[in-house]
Amino acid sequence: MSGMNDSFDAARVASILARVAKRRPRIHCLTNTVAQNVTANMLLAFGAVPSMASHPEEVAAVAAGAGAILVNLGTLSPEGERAIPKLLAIARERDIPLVLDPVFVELSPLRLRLAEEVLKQPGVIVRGNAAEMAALDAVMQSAGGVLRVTTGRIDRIEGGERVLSVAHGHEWMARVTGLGCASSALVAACRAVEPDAAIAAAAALTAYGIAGEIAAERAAGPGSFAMHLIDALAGLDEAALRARMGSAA
Ligand SMILES: Nc1ncnc2c1ncn2[C@@H]1O[C@H](COP(=O)(O)OP(=O)(O)OP(=O)(O)O)[C@@H](O)[C@H]1O
Ligand SMILES: Cc1ncsc1CCO
Ligand SMILES: [Mg+2]
Repeated sequence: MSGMNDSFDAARVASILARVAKRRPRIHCLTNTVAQNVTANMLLAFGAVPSMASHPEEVAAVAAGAGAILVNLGTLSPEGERAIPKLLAIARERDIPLVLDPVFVELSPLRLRLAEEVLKQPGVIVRGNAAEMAALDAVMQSAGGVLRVTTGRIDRIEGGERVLSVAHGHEWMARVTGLGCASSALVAACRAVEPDAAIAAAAALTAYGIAGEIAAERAAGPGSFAMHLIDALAGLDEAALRARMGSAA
């Protein structure tokens, strides 16, 4: 982590993880069919509770008590499209934090239109890869107040004047499908217990990245890496965070 002017260290990450473990926030995920399973498992390993309803007639009721809502635009069905405004309405009504994952928004005018719709809400966190974030750049600029979380070898978290970076993880994280989508859900889980959105995102990606480093040491390739990533995330403690973040953080 660099570029921080307030303290962001292993103790801070551990305190956010402890809040997730204690409060077990439910994270409502409208997400793609490819990533549903790994997203739900990663949330459980993290100590959060996934709910995945997508039917437009029930999605608001299910999401109403959630600690955060994730809207992921991958493999969207017409039903999923109809669920989005219901989720935005309940998020507004109940003041539930919103995270947008603009999967492949650069390929689809429909996804761009839906991303614009989501970005009309105040205080949205957007988590995407570099291509997705570049495609949404103008929309995010004009929306204002957006926290941008761009993942890759080094994750970049930008909100207002503040820029944070997280240099943890392993290249196998980009070799298993859905691990980016799952990272968005972990950002949502941390945001559910931490009002500072930038710190929440940095904590989630630091924990995930360090779990990735630990998993890579145990795995033989991308397949077993995915399994070890769930185990490493579930077993992450402050000592492991401290050992890998260093004291300067
Ligand atoms: N080369 C890398 N080295 C370290 N960590 C990486 C690397 N590439 C990706 N990651 C990590 O993997 C996670 C997923 O990020 P990525 O940018 O690959 O998402 P994505 O492209 O949206 O993935 P997907 O759409 O397949 O779910 C992030 O936590 C990121 O830090
Ligand atoms: C591969 C793929 N296609 C649509 S969603 C998804 C999962 C990773 O984003
Ligand atoms: Mg993605």
